[in-house]
Amino acid sequence: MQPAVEFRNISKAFGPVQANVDVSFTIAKGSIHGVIGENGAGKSTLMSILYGYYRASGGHILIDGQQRDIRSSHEAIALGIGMVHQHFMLVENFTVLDNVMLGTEGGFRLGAKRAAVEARLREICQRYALEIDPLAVVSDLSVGAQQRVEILKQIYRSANILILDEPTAVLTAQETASLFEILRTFKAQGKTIILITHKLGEIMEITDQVTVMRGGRVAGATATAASSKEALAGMMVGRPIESELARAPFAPGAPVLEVRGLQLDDKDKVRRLAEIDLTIHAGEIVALAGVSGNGQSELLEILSGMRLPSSGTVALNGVALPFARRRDADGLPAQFRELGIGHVPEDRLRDGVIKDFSVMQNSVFGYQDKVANRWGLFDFKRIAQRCGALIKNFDVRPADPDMRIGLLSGGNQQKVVIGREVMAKPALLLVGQPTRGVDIGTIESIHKELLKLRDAGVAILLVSVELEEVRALADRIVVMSGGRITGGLKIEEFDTTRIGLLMGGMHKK
Ligand SMILES: Nc1ncnc2c1ncn2[C@@H]1O[C@H](COP(=O)(O)OP(=O)(O)OP(=O)(O)O)[C@@H](O)[C@H]1O
Repeated sequence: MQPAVEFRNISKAFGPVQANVDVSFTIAKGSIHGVIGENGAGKSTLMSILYGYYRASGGHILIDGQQRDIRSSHEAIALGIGMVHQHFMLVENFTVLDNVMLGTEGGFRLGAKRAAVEARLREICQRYALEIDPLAVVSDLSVGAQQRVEILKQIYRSANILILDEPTAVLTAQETASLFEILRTFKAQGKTIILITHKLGEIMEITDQVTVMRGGRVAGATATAASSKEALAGMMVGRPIESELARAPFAPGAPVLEVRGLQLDDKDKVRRLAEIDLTIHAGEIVALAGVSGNGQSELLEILSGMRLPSSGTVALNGVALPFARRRDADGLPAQFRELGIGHVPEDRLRDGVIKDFSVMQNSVFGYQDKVANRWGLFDFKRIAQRCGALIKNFDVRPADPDMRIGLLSGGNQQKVVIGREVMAKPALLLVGQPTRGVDIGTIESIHKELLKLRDAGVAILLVSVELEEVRALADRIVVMSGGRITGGLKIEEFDTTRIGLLMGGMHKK
């Protein structure tokens, strides 16, 4: 049978960076094909070429056996190629129906046409078990449902080849399971899926074939059934990965963070956080587990000074944080940083970096006064040294301090943010989803850095939806559901079923 996609000697350079070098492989029709590789290996670039965002500098692409010059995403769509991005491309205050019609239909408010499209959407939703109401407003939908809207859009546009770029990074385990069901149905119809993911468990579970990329090139390829997680990890990183990190014994010090009776009501008077009591000691990592959207983000926002609580107190090393009598949070994040609270935000693109600034500028973002000389001016030599050390310790690629950070691959941007916060030696470090979108080699080094900080006496609050990550790092697990803490357990008591029940809000009264 003709392959669905054939890459022949694709190369792509961005200035001096060779993002793709002579990439050749084929994707069988009716298969699920995994593409894996370290951060910056060139996966997204290759997919962007297939989807018509970028022009290759060399080589060509065959779709269904025919050489095609894909010059825009319109041309890709016309060839039956669909893409589900990491950041959804939906208009939030529109309905699902309007979102689907937008860009595909001329007058998308025409009554008769709308009814026909709606009927077709209902039919697709049923066939693929998408569980989406075409008339729902997108902003009311969960992240998982919004992703299914993106898939619905592609199916409606008759995509035969669906590209998914790290689709499960933002999903819960349950949402991932239903996404995989949808993908299996898609495949059963003879359609083709290209799946980019850092999660090797997912590769083993759902793909038929895997291509491994490293340094812009194809580093290996295998039938999934003939491989293993360990073998794939080795091919990806070029060295064995430690499956379990050694941890020093738990030796907590004095309380660093003391949260008492914290409440948060949003502007619509909806209670987002209720009666939060939490203590974290020096040298302790506490993981906040739970399905996202249950108050974890709000708690991190308050503790990092981005948002004011409605009531309650927070003390750092015995001193109350200056929330009282404030009308807004202006300037608070900077003040909290001064006091020794580091923060790796969950949404690094929104809150963690300034995309148009260089890696060097971003490496001191928020810590400008630490790199000033005695006249209060920037000490550029110090900034350069610090940035050089960050790039080296956290293996940021390419190792170019002057590159605009927005041009780094997602995982490499994350390394800069984590490196910046770790190197500031905080008393308390707040970390939201530290390894989202990060490759396994880098996960290992980020985990090592966090454990090193813990051993040096830093108190760490980790928010993570990855239970494996929680297990690898936490001394204690606190579960949140519906804005409340529903329970806590020591790491020795780690038990996914119990955590699952607590996540669902089940707890002993
Ligand atoms: N528009 C651009 N300008 C300059 N360099 C770029 C651009 N887009 C990507 N790059 C570089 O090309 C290389 C490949 O990046 P790409 O995003 O394809 O990697 P990736 O494998 O998808 O990584 P990740 O897993 O982190 O998403 C990286 O070194 C990146 O910095």
